[in-house]
Amino acid sequence: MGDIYSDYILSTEHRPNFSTFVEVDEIPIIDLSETSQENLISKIGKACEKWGFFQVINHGVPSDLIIKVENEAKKFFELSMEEKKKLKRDVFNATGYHDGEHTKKTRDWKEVFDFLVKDGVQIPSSDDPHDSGLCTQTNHWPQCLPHFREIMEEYGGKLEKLSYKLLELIPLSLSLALGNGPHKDPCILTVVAQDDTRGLQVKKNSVGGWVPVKPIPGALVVNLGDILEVWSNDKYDSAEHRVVVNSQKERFSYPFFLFPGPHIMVKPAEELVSDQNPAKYKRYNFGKYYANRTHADFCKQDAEGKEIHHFKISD
Ligand SMILES: O=C(O)CCC(=O)C(=O)O
Ligand SMILES: [Fe+2]
Repeated sequence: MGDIYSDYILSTEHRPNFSTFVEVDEIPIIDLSETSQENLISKIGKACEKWGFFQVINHGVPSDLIIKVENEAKKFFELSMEEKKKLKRDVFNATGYHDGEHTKKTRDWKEVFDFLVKDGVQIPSSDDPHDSGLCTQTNHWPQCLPHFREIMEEYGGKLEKLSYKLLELIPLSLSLALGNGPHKDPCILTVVAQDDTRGLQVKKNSVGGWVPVKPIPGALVVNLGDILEVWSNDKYDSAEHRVVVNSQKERFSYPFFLFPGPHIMVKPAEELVSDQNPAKYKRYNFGKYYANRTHADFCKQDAEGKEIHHFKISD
């Protein structure tokens, strides 16, 4: 391997320290085919409270579909840079190909292809509250891979269905009726299919460091995002996680992010707020927040995007 470009180099505080990896095998595995709804909800509630991360098995996403996704993804990332750059994301359209993503102002060592399950979503063009401009997010598909779009759309549809199922179960666990660098996800929840290359880790201070989320054949990884942290009024945590680069082997993963619509105001669920347990976050508009994050993510270097702790109400 040649020299590493300087923008990939993490500050010392964010560099993986291999002596702090914790080999505990505790990240819960939840069987979604469990017949007792009560047991299932209780297991999900415990996993959310303790970890903000769990893996699901018997989740209903066909394994042959995941294999097809892997094959198409490999073909896509092996395309020439010229071909991939035809689908390059820009500052107004966050879908498509990207190889310069930054987390915490440092360039991630990864290539990304993003698409939206609902094509053509309009989001605010900036985070300025007086700017009512909208920009439309349109998917771009590689023309030279004839099955890519169909397979990715099928995968997105299945993951959307699964994430809605999880979104029924997680609020029930809160007793609510349904009413790459270290980071937290800004969405509601994330569901990830990962290959067998280790690298994904979740931060767990109580056990002293970063815990590997070990690949389990057929399982999908679920992690709570910032919005569930706010909705649950801090009962659940949007767990910090990262992906460590493997020096021997490239790693593929297929995350699905469940986002609310851009008009949604995010705030703690009223049923969880009382005089004894006041709201821990101010309400924020998701579209404006997302516009700020996308801009910061794209332009980066100096700008640090908004994070939910900026909406925290101090005790
Ligand atoms: O690659 C993974 O397993 C997770 C990636 C991730 O954390 C993200 O894209 O937000
Ligand atoms: Fe993430």
